[in-house]
Amino acid sequence: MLIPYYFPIKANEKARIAEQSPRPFNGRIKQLPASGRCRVNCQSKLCVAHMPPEDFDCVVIGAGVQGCFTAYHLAKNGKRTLLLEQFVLPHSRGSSHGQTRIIRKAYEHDFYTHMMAECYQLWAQLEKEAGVQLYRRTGLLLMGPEKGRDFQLFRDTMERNAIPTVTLAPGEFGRHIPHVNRSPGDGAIVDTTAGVLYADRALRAVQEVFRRLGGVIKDGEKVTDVQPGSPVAVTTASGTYRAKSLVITAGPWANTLLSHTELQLPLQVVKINVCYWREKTPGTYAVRNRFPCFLHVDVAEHHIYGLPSNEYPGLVKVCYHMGSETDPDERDRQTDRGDIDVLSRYIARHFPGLVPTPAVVESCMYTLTPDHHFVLDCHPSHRNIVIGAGFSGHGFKFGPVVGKVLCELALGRVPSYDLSPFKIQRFPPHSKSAL
Ligand SMILES: Cc1cc2nc3c(=O)[nH]c(=O)nc-3n(C[C@H](O)[C@H](O)[C@H](O)COP(=O)(O)OP(=O)(O)OC[C@H]3O[C@@H](n4cnc5c(N)ncnc54)[C@H](O)[C@@H]3O)c2cc1C
Ligand SMILES: O=C(O)[C@@H]1CCCC=N1
Repeated sequence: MLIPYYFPIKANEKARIAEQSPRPFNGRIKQLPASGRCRVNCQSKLCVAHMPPEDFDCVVIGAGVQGCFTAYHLAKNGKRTLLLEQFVLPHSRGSSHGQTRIIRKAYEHDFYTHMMAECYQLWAQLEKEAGVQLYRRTGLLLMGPEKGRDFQLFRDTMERNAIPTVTLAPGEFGRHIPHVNRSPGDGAIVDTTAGVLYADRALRAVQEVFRRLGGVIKDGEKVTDVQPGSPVAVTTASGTYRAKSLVITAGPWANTLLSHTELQLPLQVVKINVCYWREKTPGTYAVRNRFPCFLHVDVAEHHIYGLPSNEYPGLVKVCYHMGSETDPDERDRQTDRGDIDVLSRYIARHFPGLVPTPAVVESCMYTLTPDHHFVLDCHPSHRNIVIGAGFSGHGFKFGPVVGKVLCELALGRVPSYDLSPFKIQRFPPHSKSAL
């Protein structure tokens, strides 16, 4: 159910959460003498169970794309940074896994398009630092009713920001984009800067560079408690870590973590069926044949988008930009396939070169805010806790800049971008009747 407000947690709820959260080192830490030697049962300096807490400038919770880039920027700023991840890396249980994502400047709002200029630079920088290709230019074909609101918003943003585009008139569409049936009345514009990001490879790259910069990644360590304060303390089954600041980039688990800080955001987690469709003739929609990524707006209740066949030879990824609500820990129990039915009908109508039954279905999750804009802000009550959440199914491409601004917030610096669209205060304040 969508929570329409952010609100402090009631006292009894807090007590319940506290009960569920093991705090293995609380109390014991205080018994440590200045020498750091353990007095509980042994005198060893290496006693792991009773080790003193480690101190960091910043702890980042969650090694998805946003947490990894935040940690990377903190390390670049010379900060002692710990990145904690609940699963053993790499994993496929959150939102950042998979082979590919779309990168584009085409957006409905200027503030996203503005951020993209630096994103492209920072992606290129990471490619150099890690010595791997992360971006492949393909262009993005935007399609949708020419007179429709969404199509016009995209078109106008691209025009205002002088994004390099090619407009395809109905008469020339088929010559440039063969094997796609255009709907009558649809406009078609190509954002020629757009392309594919190699997502899993990008996560590996940013983690590797972070480590090279002296950053510490502890995976397989789930944070079970956060104690706000200065320093802020976070607890996992292996210990308690203290830091000057904390960044929470926990994707679909954002509210679970925030419950330790008396804050809940209006986030809805949905499971996405990531569908791949077989080409009847291999290569028809291939990246090597210059088939672009595409985004079709106002063609169904939610957008439909796709990427050329590339990562799985002969298979084209086409997805519905919405899914069914899920608990992130129970993702595989969500078996709704209504989105796949929408996609099958869409494929049959618009992509005659694809078999309209998915050949591969993988799983991923979106964490949606009510307006589908991100949350990039400090915690309203604890300013040294920074939150990056609600990336609403379009956050990957922004990873390098999101990481930069979350790092700036964590260091108490003025952020490089106007973050007003991303503030927590934009959500209606809590009302008693909603609790
Ligand atoms: C199918 C699909 C297609 C998409 N396509 C695009 C696209 O084309 N272009 C684009 O720009 N974006 C796209 N996105 C969106 C993008 O992938 C997400 O916005 C982005 O990955 C979100 O990253 P994140 O770091 O916030 O979350 P996540 O990747 O989920 O990372 C959060 C991490 O926190 C960890 N964590 C949670 N709780 C704890 C805890 N208690 N202790 C320790 N660790 C914890 C989780 O295990 C996880 O690894 C797509 C998303 C999906 C699902
Ligand atoms: O962010 C993206 O580009 C993709 C495609 C459009 C919908 C969401 N994700």
